[in-house]
Amino acid sequence: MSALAHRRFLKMHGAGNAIVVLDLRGTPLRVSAAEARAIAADPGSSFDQLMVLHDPVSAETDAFMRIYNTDGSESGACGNGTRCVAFAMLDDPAMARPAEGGRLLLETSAGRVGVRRNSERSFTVDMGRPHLAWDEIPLAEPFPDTRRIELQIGPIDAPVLHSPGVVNMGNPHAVFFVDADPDTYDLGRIGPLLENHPVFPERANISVAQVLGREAIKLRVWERGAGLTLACGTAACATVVAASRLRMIGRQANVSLPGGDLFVEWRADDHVLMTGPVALVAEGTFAPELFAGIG
Ligand SMILES: N[C@@H](CCC[C@H](N)C(=O)O)C(=O)O
Repeated sequence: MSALAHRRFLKMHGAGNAIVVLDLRGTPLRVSAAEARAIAADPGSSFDQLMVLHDPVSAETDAFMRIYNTDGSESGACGNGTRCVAFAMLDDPAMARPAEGGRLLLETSAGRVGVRRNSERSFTVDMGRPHLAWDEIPLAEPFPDTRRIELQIGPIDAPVLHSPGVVNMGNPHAVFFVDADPDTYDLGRIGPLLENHPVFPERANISVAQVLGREAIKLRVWERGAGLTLACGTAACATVVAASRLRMIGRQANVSLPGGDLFVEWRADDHVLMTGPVALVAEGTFAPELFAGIG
């Protein structure tokens, strides 16, 4: 039987991004890709991202997070999930509460992220610095200018989407800026083709963005390993960085996603700050049958 059987989890969302938080601090347990897929497949615990808390790796941090997509793959960053984790660590009565004053320092395979609470259900995450060099995205071949790379989909003389900006926010993003409403693009069909394009050796999150004004962007996202989601925090950050690099906006914007709004600021010190809401949906425990057949 899986050691995850009967473990308690929280079902949450951040601006509509479905998040499950699982606390494995104080245990040596680690979620396998097969276990993550099994948890995602059950309607009671389905998620876009599974955020798993582990004991801190670095002395001054509050916890280490592993982030799983629905296909069992792992990501170095998840903006919406990080806000949910902060809420859980600060407010959930069954979780150890390491922080005073509503601030946390969390760590992932991609680095550290700081979180501060603004109000009961609003948090700001310091997502760190964007990485912009072609080999940091990473891309499969050198592109000296990552503000727009040569990539298109659709007929060669009339591409549906072309020339995305690429940004790594702890995970790889390609942002296609369009004039039309992002809702008019068949992202469910185009997304997986671009996610798995050979130019992205680690795949990529694919965004379609419409700049509505100097501080307003409409965004839809096909997430690597998870598909269409109602919101993606790192995509919102990557979009503000990519739009700012192209002088389409200043250094901050409200990003409207199907599930809600996120406010993103690319500070002068190069850190990207993302502010948004969290919601607690339910709590549950994993039924042992969920993991049947997983060795
Ligand atoms: N929804 C997340 C991003 C999750 C990770 C992504 N699918 C990846 O594999 O990089 C967010 O809110 O940032």
